[in-house]
Amino acid sequence: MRQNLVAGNWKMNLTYPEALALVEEIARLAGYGSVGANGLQVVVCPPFPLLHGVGQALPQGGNFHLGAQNCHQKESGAFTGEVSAKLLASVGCEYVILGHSERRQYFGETDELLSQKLKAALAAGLKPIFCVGESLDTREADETFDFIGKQLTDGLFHLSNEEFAQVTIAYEPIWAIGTGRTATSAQAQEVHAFIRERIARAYDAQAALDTTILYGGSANAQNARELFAQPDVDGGLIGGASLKAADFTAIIQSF
Ligand SMILES: O=C[C@H](O)COP(=O)(O)O
Repeated sequence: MRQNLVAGNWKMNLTYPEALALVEEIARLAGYGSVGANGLQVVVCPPFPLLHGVGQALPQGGNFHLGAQNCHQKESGAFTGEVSAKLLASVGCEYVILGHSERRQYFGETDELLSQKLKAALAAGLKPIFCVGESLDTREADETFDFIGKQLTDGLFHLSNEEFAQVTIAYEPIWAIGTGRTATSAQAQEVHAFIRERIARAYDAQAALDTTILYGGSANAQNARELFAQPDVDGGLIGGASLKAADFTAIIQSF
């Protein structure tokens, strides 16, 4: 179901004590009882070792949810150092980020592999947040739509209607991630509308309307309100600004 959603991707940051202090401060600043008043869902995605503890520390029974940043494609087995979707679900995760550009770039994750990870996540009852986004070279070559269309087709559109209904999409232009160079609200809206149109083609118009599509890439307390006001932008996948309670809370309160 389409919903307003802000997810914080902590990446490989914060120790356990720092994480607990951050969650406590976000809950205090956000006045979390009112966070759900406009239907906003908030997801925090810590590194693996912090998941269980952060999940316990999150405000319970409300609109705060726990997410992971990755999972393995197999359910269990001899895969030293890896973490399965089933394990994530067992410590309280509801969401998992898949296909982040850092995973694609530094860990060689392909659309083929991501297809398998999506299936594994869905089988474990997790809701995937599937990332797409172009490099600066691709944008400057005027190939953004072809590139993202291919990521959607190869990575995502193999899912059944029922499976796809569990997926949130995050548009993250690589040139905007961690660079301080945010996509303009018009650039974000243009790509989000394109993604929605491709969903309508692959599934149907209702599926396109029902899909939550987030923007990610140097979103912050200053630009979130304008980005989230775009008709096809349903929220954000926030990196750097999710590590500071005041900034993340201001982003949450931008709706
Ligand atoms: O997953 C989050 C994105 O990579 C955005 O990161 P950023 O907000 O630090 O640019």
